[in-house]
Amino acid sequence: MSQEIVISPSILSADFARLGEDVTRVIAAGADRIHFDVMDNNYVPNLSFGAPICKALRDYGISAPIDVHLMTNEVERLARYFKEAGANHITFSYEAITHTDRTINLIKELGLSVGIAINPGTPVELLYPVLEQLDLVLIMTVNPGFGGQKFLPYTLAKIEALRQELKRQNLLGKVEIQVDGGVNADTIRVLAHAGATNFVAGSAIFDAEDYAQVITNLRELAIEHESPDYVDLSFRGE
Ligand SMILES: O=C(CO)[C@@H](O)[C@H](O)COP(=O)(O)O
Ligand SMILES: [Fe+2]
Repeated sequence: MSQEIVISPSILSADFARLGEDVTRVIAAGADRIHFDVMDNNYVPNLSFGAPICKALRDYGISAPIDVHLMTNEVERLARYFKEAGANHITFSYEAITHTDRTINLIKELGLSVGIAINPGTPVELLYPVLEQLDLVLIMTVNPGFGGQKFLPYTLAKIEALRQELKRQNLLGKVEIQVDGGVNADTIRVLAHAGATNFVAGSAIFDAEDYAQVITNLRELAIEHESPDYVDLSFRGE
């Protein structure tokens, strides 16, 4: 295994009444990053939480990286709020914005790492011109808006295609492939094999009694089924 496997619990499925405690628990259980799902009841038909909750987690003492997944319009304004609230990373939804290049640059200028998410029905090829500018691509494996949905198998072909394109552009291992939606012990094998290395899981982790057991199991399965393309990235000469 040469590519880092990242497990990012989606706190959309956490206990909102005890958010600080629940996030502390999931970090102690081995989570790498916190996945922070922002929904505006406009771009997606659901409303979640915003930058003040991110700041509250920082004030509570959560120091783990916070990966903000914006399922919203008004990306540029929200990116500034999340920077001030202590976030580390912003992924915005490709379908929600018009000026892809400008939005990427604005987020980078804020000093945050940047990703683009695409919906299940959106072709991944649309992102090829900007891959070099990105830290992460999020292939949505469900339609965004809700936790607890079923993984859509047809998204696997896009993960495969993206892995091959990253290899072609000499970006494999530099741009993370994240997947989000219906990730669990049954689906993670094929997702890892296709090329994902960053796994968001909400209900699979927070609905379980033992967070550590689920996170360890997911990580081991991802490592075991990792795409052979990651096994030796030394071809980049780095
Ligand atoms: O972005 C989203 C949903 O739109 C996700 O991050 C979900 O919160 C994942 O939940 P599970 O499918 O893992 O329960
Ligand atoms: Fe998400």
